[in-house]
Amino acid sequence: MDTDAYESITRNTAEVVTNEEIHALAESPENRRAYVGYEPSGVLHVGHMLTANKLIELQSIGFDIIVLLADVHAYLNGKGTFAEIRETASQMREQFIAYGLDSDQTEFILGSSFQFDEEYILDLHALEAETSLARSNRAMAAIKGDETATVAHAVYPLMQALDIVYLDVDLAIGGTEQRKVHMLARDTLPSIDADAPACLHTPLIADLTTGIGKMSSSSGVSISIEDDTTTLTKKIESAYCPPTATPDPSGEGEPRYNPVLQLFEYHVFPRFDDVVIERREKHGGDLSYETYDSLEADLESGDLHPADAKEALAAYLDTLIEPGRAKVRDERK
Ligand SMILES: N[C@@H](Cc1ccc(O)cc1)C(=O)O
Repeated sequence: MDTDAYESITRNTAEVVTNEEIHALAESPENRRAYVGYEPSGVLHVGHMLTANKLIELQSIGFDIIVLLADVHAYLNGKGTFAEIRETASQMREQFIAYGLDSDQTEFILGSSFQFDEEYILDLHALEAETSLARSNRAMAAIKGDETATVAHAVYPLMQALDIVYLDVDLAIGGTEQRKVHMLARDTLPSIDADAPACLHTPLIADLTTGIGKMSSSSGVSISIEDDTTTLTKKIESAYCPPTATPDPSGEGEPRYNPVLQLFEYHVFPRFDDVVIERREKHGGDLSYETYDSLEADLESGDLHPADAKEALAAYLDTLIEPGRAKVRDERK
């Protein structure tokens, strides 16, 4: 077995389904197809970047990568008029490439380019007939936000399941909030004689200022590819960063995580071999880390001060988003 490939696939994941299926993919990763679907939102934010890091990693071990720009899904989820969404979708391709996806090895597909085909619609109706509203609603709960569930929300996860078949995907990737849709896909696709995909879920990053709940552009401070250096630095400076990675029970049942450490673990270390924290000589001079664990250990022991960690984090994130930021700037000219 190729343990390196298995390591690459599973690193920084919250969950894989199933482990046996991932082992099988790791045996021969060449030309396997992995995908993530995104509701186009105009500019990439930290949530897009987290799954994109995984796509970049899988690309480097031979996977074919498909990025679905899910315009119809965004429409069903109330994100604007269809015309607006489609316009936004086309801007995101350039940002993903600037972020690090290989333009020759990534297929960008607009959902509407195949989701109106007769065959797709008929399969969709077959899935609708197989699925209870309750199950569909449960699958959507973590995706749709607080809105009242509509019929469109009930159709959404079934289309997401069907995309996996029509894009001929071996591995479906998404944040943890996608897991119930993927489980629905695994249970329901056999009813139309389609194979269920293996799944991989990336962890959620905690809210930047409180460490509670998830970082989200709609309900708190998020990091986006548009942030200029000053904005980004200010956001990171005001982040919650206790000297520990261990979740602290907040008292209301929701644990508090350290989002600064999470950003190092899931965004910085996967993209840089060495992470250097610059410090003045009188503060002990530069620190250099090859692994996330060693950085975490230094923060916990007090050898690394949260303020120094934050300053370095802001600089690394700035480097990661700069190429995409330049694209956004060009588009607006
Ligand atoms: N559900 C995804 C978007 C998506 C849509 C269709 C898919 O096939 C895959 C993913 C999100 O929450 O953003």
